[in-house]
This record gives sequence, structure tokens and C-alpha cells, in this order.
Amino acid sequence: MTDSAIEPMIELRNVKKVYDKKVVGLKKVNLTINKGEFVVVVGLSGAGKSTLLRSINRLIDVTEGDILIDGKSITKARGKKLRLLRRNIGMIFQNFNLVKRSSVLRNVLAGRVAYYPTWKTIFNLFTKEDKERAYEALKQVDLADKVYARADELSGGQQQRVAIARVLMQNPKVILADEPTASLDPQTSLKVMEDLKMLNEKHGMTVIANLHSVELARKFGQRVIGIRAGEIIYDGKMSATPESVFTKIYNGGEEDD
Ligand SMILES: Nc1ncnc2c1ncn2[C@@H]1O[C@H](COP(=O)(O)OP(=O)(O)OP(=O)(O)O)[C@@H](O)[C@H]1O
Repeated sequence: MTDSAIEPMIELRNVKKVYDKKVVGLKKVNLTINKGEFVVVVGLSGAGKSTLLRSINRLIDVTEGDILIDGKSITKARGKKLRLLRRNIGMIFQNFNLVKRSSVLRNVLAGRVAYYPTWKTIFNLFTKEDKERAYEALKQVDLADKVYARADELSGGQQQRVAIARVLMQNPKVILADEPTASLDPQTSLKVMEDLKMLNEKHGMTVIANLHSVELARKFGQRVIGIRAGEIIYDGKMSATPESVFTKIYNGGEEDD
């Protein structure tokens, strides 16, 4: 992206999250993520990485502050407005979140539910065009041959790539990936990250990924955000980030777990 094309996609303004009136998840976070960025978030367990991602699509409500998605406040949105904003945000979870007893095709089509009235999705009335799109999405993650398989017949890495095809069907502006490779082996993790990179580069989606692996963070992130105890303690271009930053984020005086 050229500098002239820099536009904010996600803006957090003084965002604070306190759980049960006592546990601090995020402390007055101010952050802007621009359109088309691939951002990795790193930090110890309990630092607040999931809280950050879950606040952005309002899986959890923040205690204070405001979050804007492409200029619109998700914090204040209700009803239809909230549904439309959420349609612009895709999620990838550590545990894939597939309907395990359903077919791969059905799972990928689920990416379109926000575009249909509920009764149509209950009766599985997806258009022929969407079924073709689902097949195309599966092709892009190299799983076209699994279209009629049951989701739970697939390996963990394949299931995560079905989740990526589902996000492709949803066609959001933003993807939030919460530890997408935590339950996968190193080689499969690499493939999943390559697919996320494809969504970013080929489809222009803005990606924020929480990662435990510094190696994967280094390889795929253009920008790195370090979080400790609910605060952003580092934010910079990956290419300009020395190893010492990671050492500090992971060994900076916080107890692990
Ligand atoms: N639902 C909840 N209720 C109460 N406290 C919570 C809840 N979710 C998270 N917390 C607390 O908020 C803080 C931040 O947790 P969060 O899950 O965001 O961290 P994380 O960096 O994503 O960690 P991990 O890598 O282990 O998922 C922690 O102290 C955690 O115990």
C-alpha cells in the first residue's frame, strides 16, 4: 500500500475492559489499524490479547471508550446496525468453531448466513451461486475434494482451512484470528498462516492475529503489537523490530500463566 492510501479500518479510543468490576482486561487502549494491514499481537498468557480481539467485534462489551470499524462505532451500534457491522468482521478461532457433524460445504455456506433472512438458512435455502462460491472458496484453500466430507472427518489443519474458506464466503473487511494455530503442528500452522496471508494480499482483508509463536509472528506480521497486563507496550513495523523486543514482551517481569 502506498502512503496516500492509508486509511483507518479499526480505531480504539480509550478502550478499557474490566471483568466483574475487578479484573482488568484492557487499560485505556488507543490503537489504529489501517486498511490492508497484517498485524500480529503478541504477549504472555493473560496479557489481554483475546480481550482486545473480542472487544473489536463486540463478543464482549467494553467498559469504557469507543471502537470504530471503518468509521462506524460498533460500541454504540444496536440491532440491524450491529449485525451489518459484524458482517464486516470475520473470526478465526483456535478451536475452528465448525459444526462438526455437518458437511464441509454446509460449514462454508455458513459464512453467508448474515446475508440471508434466518428462515432461508434454517431450511438450507442457499442459492446455486453461493454453493458455487463455496466450492471456489474451498479450492482456494486446497480442499475442493473435501466438499461433501463431514467436518469432523478432517484433520485439525484442514478444519482450520475450512474455517478460512467460511471467512472467504463471508467476505468481511476485517479478520480477527485468535490463536489460529495454537492447536496445530508447525507445518500445518504454516499452511494456515499462508491462507490468512492469501486473504490479506489477494482479497485485501485487514488481518489481526494473536500468535504465541514468535517465529510465525516474524514471518507473517507486517506490524507487531506487544501487550502486557492490558497495555500496549510495543507497536512497530516488523522489519524494524529487534529480537530484544520479543524477549522483553515475553520475559519482561510478568509471570507466565
Ligand atoms: N470472561 C472473563 N471473566 C473474567 N476475567 C477474564 C475473562 N476473560 C479474560 N479475563 C481476564 O482478563 C485478563 C486478560 O485475558 P485474555 O484472555 O484477554 O488474555 P490473553 O492474552 O488472550 O491470554 P491467552 O493467551 O491465555 O488467551 C486475564 O487476567 C484474564 O484472566
